[in-house]
Amino acid sequence: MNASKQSTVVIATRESRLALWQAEHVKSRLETELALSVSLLGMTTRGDQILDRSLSKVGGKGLFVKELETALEEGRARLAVHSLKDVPMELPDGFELAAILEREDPRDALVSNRYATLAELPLGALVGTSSLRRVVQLKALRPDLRIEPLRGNLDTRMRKLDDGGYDAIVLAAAGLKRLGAGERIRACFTVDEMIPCAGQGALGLEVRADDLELKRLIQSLTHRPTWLATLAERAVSRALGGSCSVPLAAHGRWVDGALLMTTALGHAEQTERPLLRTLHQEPVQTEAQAEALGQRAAQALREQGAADYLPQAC
Ligand SMILES: NCc1[nH]cc(CCC(=O)O)c1CC(=O)O
Repeated sequence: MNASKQSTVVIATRESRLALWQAEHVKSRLETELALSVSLLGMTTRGDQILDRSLSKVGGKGLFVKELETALEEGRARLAVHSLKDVPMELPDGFELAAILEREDPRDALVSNRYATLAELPLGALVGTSSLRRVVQLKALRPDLRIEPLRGNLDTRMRKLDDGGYDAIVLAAAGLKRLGAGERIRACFTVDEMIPCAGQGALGLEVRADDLELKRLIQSLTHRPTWLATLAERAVSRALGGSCSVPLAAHGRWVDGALLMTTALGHAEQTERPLLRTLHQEPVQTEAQAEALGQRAAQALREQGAADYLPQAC
C-alpha cells in the first residue's frame, strides 16, 4: 500500500441533497473499487446563495465550483465532485477533470401534479424553468406556453410546483432519480425533442493538476464512451464561447459504434427566432476525433448564422 491509500482522501462538495448524493456515490466507489479511505467536506457556494436571479445574469456556471477549487488549492480537500454540466468549459489553470463517470439518464423530465405529458398542458399553461436551453426548446415545441423563471435546488423547485406556482416544471431526469424522486417524473422528453445540455447526467471528478498520484488512482473510474461523448459536447460549447447566457444544447449518443451528435442553438433574447440545429454522425475512437466532431457541429451552427444568436462579446 502506498501513502495515499493510507491517508484519507477528502472530497469537497456542495451541500444540496443532489451534491451530497453525488459525493457519497463517488466516496463509495473510491472505497470499494480502489480501497481508498474517503471523507466529505461540505461547503456552500455563491451559486447556492444567490437564488433570486437567473444564473445567466450573475456569473454562470463558475459560481458553483469556485469555492470547491479554493479548498483543493489550499489542501483542505483533494477531490471535487461535480455534475459535469455545471463545470465551465475552461477550468482555471492548475485544475483538471481527472475522471468522468458513466452517464446516467441524460433526458429532461416534465414534472407536474396535474398533467401527464407536454401535449396535455392546456393552451397558455405556465411552465417553470430558468434554463434558457429549456425555454427555447419548449417554445419550439409549444409556442403557446407561458414560461416563468424557477430557481433553487431540486427540492426547492419541486416545492414551488407543489405550492401551485406552475402547471408543470422541467428538470433533469438524472437529478430526480438520484434524489429518489424518480416517481415525480410524469414524462421524459426524448433527447431529440429536448436536446440535453453538454454533460447532462454525467459526473466529473476535479483534482489539482499537480496531484499526479490521485489522478493516476482515479483514472480507472472513467467510462470511456461517456468521456468521448461529453468531450464532443463540451467542444461545441467551447467553440461557441459557451456560457449560461447562451441557449445551447449539445448531446452525443453512441449508435452502432459511431457518435451521433445533435445540437440546437436558440437566440437568448428573441426566442421567436427559429432554433438552429445540427446532426452529425461519425466513428469516434480518440479524444482528438471527439473534439473534432464537436468543432464540426459548432462550425455548422456558425454557417447557419450562429454569430447573430450569440452575445456580442463572442
Ligand atoms: N443546473 C442544476 C443541475 N445540475 C445538475 C442537475 C441534475 C443532474 C445532471 O443533469 O447531471 C441539475 C438539475 C437540473 O438541471 O434540473
